[in-house]
Amino acid sequence: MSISRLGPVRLPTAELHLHIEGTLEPELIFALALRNGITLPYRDVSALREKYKFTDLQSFLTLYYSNMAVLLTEQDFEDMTRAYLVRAGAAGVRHAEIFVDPQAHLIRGVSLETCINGVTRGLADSEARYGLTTSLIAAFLRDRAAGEALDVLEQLIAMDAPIIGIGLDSAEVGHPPSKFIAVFARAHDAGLKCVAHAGEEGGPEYIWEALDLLGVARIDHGIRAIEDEMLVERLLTEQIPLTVCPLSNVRLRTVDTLADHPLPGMLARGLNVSVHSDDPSYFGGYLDDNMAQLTSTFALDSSQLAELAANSVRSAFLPRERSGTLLAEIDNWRMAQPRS
Ligand SMILES: Nc1ncnc2[nH]cnc12
Ligand SMILES: [Zn+2]
Repeated sequence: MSISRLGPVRLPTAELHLHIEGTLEPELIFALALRNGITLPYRDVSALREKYKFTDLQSFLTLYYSNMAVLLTEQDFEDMTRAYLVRAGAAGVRHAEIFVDPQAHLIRGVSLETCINGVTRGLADSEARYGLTTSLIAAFLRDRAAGEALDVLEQLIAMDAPIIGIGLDSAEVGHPPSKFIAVFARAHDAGLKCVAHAGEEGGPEYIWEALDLLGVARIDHGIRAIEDEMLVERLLTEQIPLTVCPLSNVRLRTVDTLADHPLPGMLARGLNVSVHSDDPSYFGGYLDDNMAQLTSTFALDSSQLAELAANSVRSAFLPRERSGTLLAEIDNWRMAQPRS
């Protein structure tokens, strides 16, 4: 069943795991390349789309970083951000905590100001224009030196960048959270929220480290937690949020098919899981598409969908009043659904 058929109103949700650079649609990549006089190594949009067949995380990251070449000016970052917000509003997203990868731009010669100011301009009037509140999280590339991440963090703090927190992403295996202890300690000191990708391709030990050594409030992905019963008990007891991205996991081959995805089992065990889209332009769907495909694959009912949405809101870095409003919207949505 398509989620839109569950009722006239879209399920209100919080998007907590979304890389803004992963929302660059092929059409926008070509439009920005034209505007910036860049020749892409693809004949047209469909030739680029042909490349969206990934074998693992690294095969995706290579294309993801290479497509960022079209982002050169503040206007480019603003346009990318606004294009996402339009789509997110249509998907029922009512709040989004958005990752940006500053190092991926710095190493191409694009300044921190260009990247942060451009995205911030796009987010500025998001509630009035697109119906969702937003905040920004700077993610550090774990396959680069920790000293570089610390240096970029200091620059972000010095420029008073409008970020609420930091994250850790990029190639996971071989780059454990322990490499970034000093970076996260500095972020905690500066009053920033901390999250990290862990247990996407890396094993449960990466999740333990992210919790114990980095003090993160949420784990991004975390699906490999189910391989370690002691870890599952910890996640259950502390209700640590896991921001799960089912379509991403299928496209990056961390699960074979959506039907094999552990999410329904994790939800049934009482883990604090919620559903997100990661890099929607690369993985075949935005948040509503993830929910719709889960619904049809697992015959999720409206209570389960509402629980996933409520988990997303409770796991967001939101003031109590705003999360209360969104939880009430989810409850209204649930009550408006036909009984299954
Ligand atoms: N799924 C993912 N895992 C790690 N780093 C990423 N950067 C963008 N998407 C990512
Ligand atoms: Zn991610």
